[in-house]
Amino acid sequence: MRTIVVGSRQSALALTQTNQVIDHLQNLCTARGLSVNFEVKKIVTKGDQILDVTLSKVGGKGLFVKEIEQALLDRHIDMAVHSMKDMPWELPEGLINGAIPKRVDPRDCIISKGNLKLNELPQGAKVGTSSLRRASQLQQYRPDLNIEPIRGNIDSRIKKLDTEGFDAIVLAAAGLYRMGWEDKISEYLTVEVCLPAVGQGSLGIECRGDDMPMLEILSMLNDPYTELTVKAERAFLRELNGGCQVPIGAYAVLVDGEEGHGIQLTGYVATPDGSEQIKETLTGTDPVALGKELAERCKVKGADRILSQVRG
Ligand SMILES: NCc1[nH]cc(CCC(=O)O)c1CC(=O)O
Repeated sequence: MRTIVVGSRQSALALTQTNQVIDHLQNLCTARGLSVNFEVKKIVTKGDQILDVTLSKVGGKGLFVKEIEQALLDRHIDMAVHSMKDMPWELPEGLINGAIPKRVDPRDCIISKGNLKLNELPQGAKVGTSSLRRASQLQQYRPDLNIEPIRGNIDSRIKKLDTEGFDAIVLAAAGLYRMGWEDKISEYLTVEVCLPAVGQGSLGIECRGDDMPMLEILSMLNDPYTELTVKAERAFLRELNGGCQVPIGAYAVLVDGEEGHGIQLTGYVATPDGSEQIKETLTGTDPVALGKELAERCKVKGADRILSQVRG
């Protein structure tokens, strides 16, 4: 019997989603008469060690994945579950994304004192988020809000709602769902109000590209719908080459139109202070071509200028 060693960050969310994927894989394997065993190995990443600094200031791609990827290459682990949001476009040579499981709710949500909705928050309410994407969109919707940075794992951010005097905090619904904390959510923000981050709500499962038995097992977990839509969103992000320093969002769905079915992709780019915002929607069939084309369209509308300003 093969023992599959699964690398995971130590945060409650990382361990929870890793264990959920393991349970799912274990069931799929059992159903097919495959006998495998899973073992979790905890790994500390750079991103975990700099919790108090605003991520957009630290920058750098793959802050939460590098050490895990090294462990894969060194054969200390066989697979790792990442939030798609944290996965860089390019994987190191020798590693591949073996599966993209079915996406859960991609929306952002707020947790507020008194369970108030965004519209019901008092004038000038203090709202916690360190995401430039969330901040610029919320500021657009409610210019009176006082948006303040907040960092940490989701559990510590929820604690800060009380200890640091926030009226509300903004989080991905997906993380709360995975933790079983949906009852804490005061309001789900529509994608029209707050376009989600690229890949939000979806996971990527990384493994070695030559580990055929692993790839075969992981393929059972792949969701083609999620793969297609997330691919389009990621192609958009890659074409804009934006890191955490620029507010960028994208969300794709499959649509059935008169001209047949296609992928409908919406992209968002803004200046860091939210003073200028670009949002475009495009439909296509090839996810990568669509993502690129939408990025081009946003560049023509001013995203180019925003990106070069931010890069100095
Ligand atoms: N930014 C960190 C992060 N990376 C993934 C999730 C959970 C949501 C997901 O899986 O997309 C979160 C927390 C959050 O944004 O609230």
